[in-house]
Amino acid sequence: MNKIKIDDLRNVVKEAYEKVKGIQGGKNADYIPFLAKIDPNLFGIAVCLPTGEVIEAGDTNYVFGIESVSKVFTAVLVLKQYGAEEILNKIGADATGLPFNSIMAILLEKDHPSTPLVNAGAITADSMVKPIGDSEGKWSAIIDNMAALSGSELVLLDELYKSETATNFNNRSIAWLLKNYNRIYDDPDMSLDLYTRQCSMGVTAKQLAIAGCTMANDGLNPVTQEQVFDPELAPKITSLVATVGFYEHTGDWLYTSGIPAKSGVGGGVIGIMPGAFGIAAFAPPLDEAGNSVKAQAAIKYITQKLKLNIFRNNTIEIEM
Ligand SMILES: NC(=O)CC[C@H](N)C(=O)O
Repeated sequence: MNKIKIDDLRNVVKEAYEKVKGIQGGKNADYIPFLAKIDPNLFGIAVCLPTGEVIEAGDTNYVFGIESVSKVFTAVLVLKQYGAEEILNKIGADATGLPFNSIMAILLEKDHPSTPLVNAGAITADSMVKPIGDSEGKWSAIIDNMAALSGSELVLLDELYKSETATNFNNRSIAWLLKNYNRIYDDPDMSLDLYTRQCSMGVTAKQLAIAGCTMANDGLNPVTQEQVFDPELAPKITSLVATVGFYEHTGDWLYTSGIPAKSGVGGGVIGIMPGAFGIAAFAPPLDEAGNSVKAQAAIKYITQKLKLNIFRNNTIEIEM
């Protein structure tokens, strides 16, 4: 068993921040014009424990675009609304091994959209959100679920929403290709708009760490004490994240970091260490697969230094 002292964890978070903050490399996403303008030097790390304590370093209260990290949130929502089996049948739980916005992946797997954590599966997930046919009702369900997981409301970044809506031509093709394969369960344009809007929500690293901890903590939000989802769903969520969280780099990521995590092109990453903690890091410059360079380095530093690895221990105790 790998027992970790809380003080060691606090120190390693500080250390990770100091070591990683000077790392150069990567580039802000620019296919969404709004994201290209964000200060590339912003950087924060937050770790939330099942006790509700949040360990923070750097810009953990800066509000940035959640982007693809939102896919994990909506996956939780549809898992709650439909159950694990129906999500497997209607969307799937497979890695694509291809970029997040791949059209090829849809052509190759036309029997289902692979996973709710790539663009295609996320648009399908939004099409499934109940109440069907009611855009505003669906939107309320999506943002209420985000708030429940993170313990506080997220805000829509209107400029990001407009910027993404004006440039999301690839995603428009995905929505209609899914329709062609009968893999969209509501109006395609409405589903795409909900997807674009959820990606444009503003979130802080602190909120993401709390949401990660809710997922690591069998659905019990450590801050609000709300049971957000059935504990039976927790391993389903973590397995989806482990399988495809870093797209075509997911295997390398899991092999080197030992923690299931999901990235977004806004620069955020959420990590789930079941039973132990939720972690988030944020820094805008991305590698070529769209994953934050510094967020990856920071999370890896912490897991490697503390020898935390989902595949090594079945029990991780945090000593207080
Ligand atoms: N990987 C991401 O964060 C991509 C999200 C972005 N909204 C897109 O659809 O392209």
